[in-house]
Amino acid sequence: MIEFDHVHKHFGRQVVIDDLSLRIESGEFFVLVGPSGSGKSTLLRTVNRLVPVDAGQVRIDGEDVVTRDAETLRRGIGYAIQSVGLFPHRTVAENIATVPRLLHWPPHEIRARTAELLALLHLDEPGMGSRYPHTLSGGQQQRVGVARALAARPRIVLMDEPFGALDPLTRESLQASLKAIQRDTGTTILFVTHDMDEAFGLGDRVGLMLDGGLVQVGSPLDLLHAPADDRVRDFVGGTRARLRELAVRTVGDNMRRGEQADGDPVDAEASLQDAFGAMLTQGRDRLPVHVRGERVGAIVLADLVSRRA
Ligand SMILES: Nc1ncnc2c1ncn2[C@@H]1O[C@H](COP(=O)(O)OP(=O)(O)OP(=O)(O)O)[C@@H](O)[C@H]1O
Repeated sequence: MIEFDHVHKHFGRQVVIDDLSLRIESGEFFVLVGPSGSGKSTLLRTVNRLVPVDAGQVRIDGEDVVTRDAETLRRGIGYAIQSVGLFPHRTVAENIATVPRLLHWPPHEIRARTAELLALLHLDEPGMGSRYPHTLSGGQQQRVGVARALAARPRIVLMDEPFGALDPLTRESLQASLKAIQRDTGTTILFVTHDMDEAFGLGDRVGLMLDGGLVQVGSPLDLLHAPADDRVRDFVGGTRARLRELAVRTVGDNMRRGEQADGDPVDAEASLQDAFGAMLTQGRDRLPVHVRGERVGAIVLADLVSRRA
C-alpha cells in the first residue's frame, strides 16, 4: 500500500504538488494521467525518494519513506522510465540482473529469472541475453527496462511513461504483457502517462492530475461515465468520441472467449457501442456475452478503449 498524505512540493516559486492525498492499495494497478507539467513524475518520484517532499508524508505499508535508508528503499521498488536508462556496457542479461545481483541472489536463480523475464516480455530470440543495448530497437530496449524493473519481484513498481515513443502495435502488446504480469503477480503498480487510452486500458483506478492536484480518482468507467467537472470531461472527451465510433464492430468479434463476467449479458451480435452503453448502465467494466442464451465469453472495457478504430 502506498499512501500520499497531504504531500507538498515546490521547485523555486512553482508549486508542483499541492496538498495531495491518495491511497493506492496493495495489488492495485493505479495510473496517474494528466498533461505535461501537471506533476505526475514528481509525485511518482517521491515514492522512491528521488524527490524529497517539502511537507506531508509518503508511506509504504504505513512506514514513512524518509525513515528508510534510500538505497535499500530503491532496491525494493522497481522503477522503469521512458528514456530506459540501460547500462550501455552491460549485456541485456546483465542489465536485467542488476537488482538480483545487488541482493546476492544465487547465480542459477538469477539465470532462471532472467530467462523467465526474457520470455514474458517476448525478448526470447536466440542470443538476446548477450546483446548490448545499442544493438536493440527502441521497443526492445524499453522491454529490457521493464524486465529490469520487475527482476527482483518487487512488490511495488513505479513506471514513468515506460511505453512512450513506441509504435501503437508494440505499445499495445507491451501493455497486454504488463497487465497480465501484474494480474498474475499481484504487484502494486503506479504508472504515469499522458495518454488517456493507455490509462483506461491499464488502470484498475485512474487519477487525473492537473496543476499538482488530483481532479478525480476512480475506475475508468467512473471517469467516462461521471466526470467530476468540465476539465475531466474535456480530458476524457477524445476517448468517449472513439468509443462512439464502435458502432460498426460486433461484440462477438472482440470478446474474450471462455472468460467469465458478472452482470446482464450482451448478445454477441450487438455492436461494441451497445456493449459500452450496457457497461455504463450497469456500472461494470466487463459483461458476459451470450449466443442464443449460452454464455460464451466476456467483453471488457479495456479492450474497447485500447482498440484503434
Ligand atoms: N528538478 C526540478 N527542478 C525544477 N523544476 C522541476 C524539477 N522537476 C520538475 N520540475 C517542474 O515541475 C513541474 C512538474 O513536472 P513533472 O515532470 O512532475 O510533470 P509531469 O506531469 O510528469 O509532466 P511530463 O509528462 O511532461 O513529464 C514542471 O513544470 C517541471 O518543469
